[in-house]
Amino acid sequence: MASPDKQVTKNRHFFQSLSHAIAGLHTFFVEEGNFRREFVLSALVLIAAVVFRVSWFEWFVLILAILLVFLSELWNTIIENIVDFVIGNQYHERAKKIKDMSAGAVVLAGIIAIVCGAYVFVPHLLHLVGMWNH
Ligand SMILES: Nc1ncnc2c1ncn2[C@@H]1O[C@H](COP(=O)(O)OP(=O)(O)OP(=O)(O)O)[C@@H](O)[C@H]1O
Repeated sequence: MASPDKQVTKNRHFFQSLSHAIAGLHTFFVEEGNFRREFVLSALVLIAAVVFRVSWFEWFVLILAILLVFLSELWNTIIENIVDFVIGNQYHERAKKIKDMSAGAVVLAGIIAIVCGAYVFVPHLLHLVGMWNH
């Protein structure tokens, strides 16, 4: 019989599922340097949102943009792990295509987040510049 920490059967209840999901997010945070950098950058963006007293709608836009980047980074990491698990250290053109496309999805999410950040912060910055000029 498998020991409790080497479970291969289905989760028995919601809190068991949740604890495994949280363990997965913890592994993602600890092992994925890109995610930690994005996390710090997101914290800075949220501090800027507090400083500029952005509206509820602007908070909504920023939080969705940040979650989109986190989610795409998580999927990218999952895909990289699956590829590495299946083919190990061998070089394979298909593995390269899969990993490069997956990384491309993170770049697209990042561009969306930059557009959202500009939508929120550019008017506030212009307002600030306008105040200085008077
Ligand atoms: N098995 C492989 N076969 C062919 N190319 C590979 C293979 N593994 C990695 N690569 C190439 O190396 C790149 C980096 O792969 P790696 O798995 O190290 O991702 P990473 O450095 O964690 O990337 P990211 O910055 O997107 O998280 C891939 O985008 C791909 O071009």
